[in-house]
Amino acid sequence: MPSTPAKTPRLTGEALHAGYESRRVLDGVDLAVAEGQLTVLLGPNGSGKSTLLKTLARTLTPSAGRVCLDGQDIHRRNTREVAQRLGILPQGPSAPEGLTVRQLVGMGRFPHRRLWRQDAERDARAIHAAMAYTDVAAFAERSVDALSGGQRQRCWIAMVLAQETDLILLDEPTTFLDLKVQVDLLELLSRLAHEHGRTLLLVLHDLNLAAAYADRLVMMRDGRIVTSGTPRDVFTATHLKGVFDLDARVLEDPETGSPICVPTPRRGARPSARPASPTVDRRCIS
Ligand SMILES: Nc1ncnc2c1ncn2[C@@H]1O[C@H](COP(=O)(O)OP(=O)(O)OP(=O)(O)O)[C@@H](O)[C@H]1O
Repeated sequence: MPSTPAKTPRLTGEALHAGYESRRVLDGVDLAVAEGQLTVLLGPNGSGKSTLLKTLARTLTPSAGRVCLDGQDIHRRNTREVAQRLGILPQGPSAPEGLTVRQLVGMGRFPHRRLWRQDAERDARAIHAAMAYTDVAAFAERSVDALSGGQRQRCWIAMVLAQETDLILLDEPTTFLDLKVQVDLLELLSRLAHEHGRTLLLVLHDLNLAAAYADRLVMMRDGRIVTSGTPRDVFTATHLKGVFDLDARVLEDPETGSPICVPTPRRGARPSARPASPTVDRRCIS
């Protein structure tokens, strides 16, 4: 993958209100996406995570407030220029029938192409690197619609990586992936942030994976940000109850120190014959 970007991007949302026709979703969101870090947006279904991502990526225009990229209103900036800085993978993307993996990944190069100037060599290098990084090169010539859900998801991520943007926004990128592949993907995204200086903002539903890999967590509910900060700051039983209405204990991973959420089953939902507790040194931290 290419080295650290020369200039670190700065993406902020200021007092954002946004929604769909008569439906108001975002209700005064302020967010500065931490540069060169991996931030994960968490919240219950329908809390406005995708709406926030789309608004930050200027797919959706806010009804009030503004999104700034490097201090300038993103809606006043040239579309191609924004696409060279910011890549977004929406939820459940779909590819035209028969499109091969290589062609899909190549679509990530569109913002860098011009009618009168094309750098075929740089495009080929970026496509090759993105496919190698996401481990999809083996099926480069296969049709995207003939792949498994997990393989397809990796191809979409390769497309975003081929765009070579400093800012990467991914909406539920781990959907369809088995646990091992989810972990591999989060390690890859974490390396992009920490070794290559990219700024990543992801929506995830797995609380424990989010707490293990994120530098920062942002929790949303009802179109507002309830809390944000490091996983240890944000991942508390009080926030899990307040944001997700989830009864859970928060323990500490004895090796990494990351917080772990353990839902508390309600009476009657517990298995009747419980196995003996494993002798793991887990300390309750909240
Ligand atoms: N295109 C749309 N038109 C109208 N309403 C929409 C549209 N997209 C989303 N909504 C509504 O906006 C609200 C927020 O949706 P959004 O997709 O942002 O939530 P989310 O937190 O990403 O949810 P999930 O975790 O289920 O993906 C929901 O009530 C949803 O029904």
